[in-house]
Amino acid sequence: MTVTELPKIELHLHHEGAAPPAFIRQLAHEKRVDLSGIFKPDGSYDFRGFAHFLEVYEAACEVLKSPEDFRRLTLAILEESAANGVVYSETFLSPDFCGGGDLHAWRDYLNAIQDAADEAERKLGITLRGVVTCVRHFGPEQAKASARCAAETAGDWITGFGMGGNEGVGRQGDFAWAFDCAREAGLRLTTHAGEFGGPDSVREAVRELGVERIGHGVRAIEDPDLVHELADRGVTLEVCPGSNVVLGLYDDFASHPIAKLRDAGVKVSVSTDDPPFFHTTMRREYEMLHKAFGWQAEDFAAINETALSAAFCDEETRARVKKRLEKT
Ligand SMILES: O=c1[nH]cnc2c1ncn2[C@@H]1O[C@H](CO)[C@@H](O)[C@H]1O
Repeated sequence: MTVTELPKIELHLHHEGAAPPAFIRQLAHEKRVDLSGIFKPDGSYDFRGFAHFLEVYEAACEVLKSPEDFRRLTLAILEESAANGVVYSETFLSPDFCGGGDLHAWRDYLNAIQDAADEAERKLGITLRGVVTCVRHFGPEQAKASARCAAETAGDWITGFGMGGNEGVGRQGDFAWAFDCAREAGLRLTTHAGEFGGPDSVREAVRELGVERIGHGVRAIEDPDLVHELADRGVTLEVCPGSNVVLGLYDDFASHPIAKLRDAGVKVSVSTDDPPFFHTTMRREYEMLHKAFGWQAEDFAAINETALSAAFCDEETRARVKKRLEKT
């Protein structure tokens, strides 16, 4: 079996960022919204650099306006993930894009998303769990509204809380209220750090927000003491190499620090982030890592084990997914 065929666990996937461009174009057509500016002539998303990527992302979200849109989106995402061998996935869901932070609306969106997830689990054997995510550049007040939505719907499906968005805006600690609120509701925590922010952003995330996972975190490699701290604390990094290469953090897979982090004892997992934006899939990530570092099936099996241990699902679900990993 080639490494690309292995069953996979994905922990870092932005729900809207996983929307196939054809799906967004179709919604734009149905709703008579002109989104032609965000697509290249070949139909893919068109952006230059991180700030512009965030703008295009939010423009695409303009046509995702109802629970039904999110039901269809969820099915489209899970079909694609399942086709790539993913057996368990966590996606970042933002109340900001699902009702604007209103709890009543959020519940409607969530019901539709969960309906689609149940259907995909029955038909495709893929399990989805949701991590409610606030958007850093929308500011701490909006983040509080997201955290309240998360806390009200925390349970065996919404299992985590996190933060994405522009790391250049504010400090991690500015969002402490939202993270405390989520923690008190029993949610597990992750945040984006060490992607565009340097090692200090990772330190802040771990120490000030008390997260157990970090989205990206790869720039920790610039500080050996921090690498030790992450290994000692057992923090799991949700690493998205293909995304980092497209956004210009590293020239290519071979120069990406994932292998060095792993060799230093840091727990690493592999994800796609916003796959259609970054022209990637889980299969491609595995293939590129295999080519760059010679990783074999046993290396990917270990990575999937790490990812499953760090997954925010309950133990019954973890045991069920473990069987799917072992089947092959
Ligand atoms: O690669 C990324 N780095 C940082 N933030 C991101 C990335 N992809 C998406 N988002 C951010 O996450 C929010 C909700 O999921 C999106 O609004 C976007 O701002």
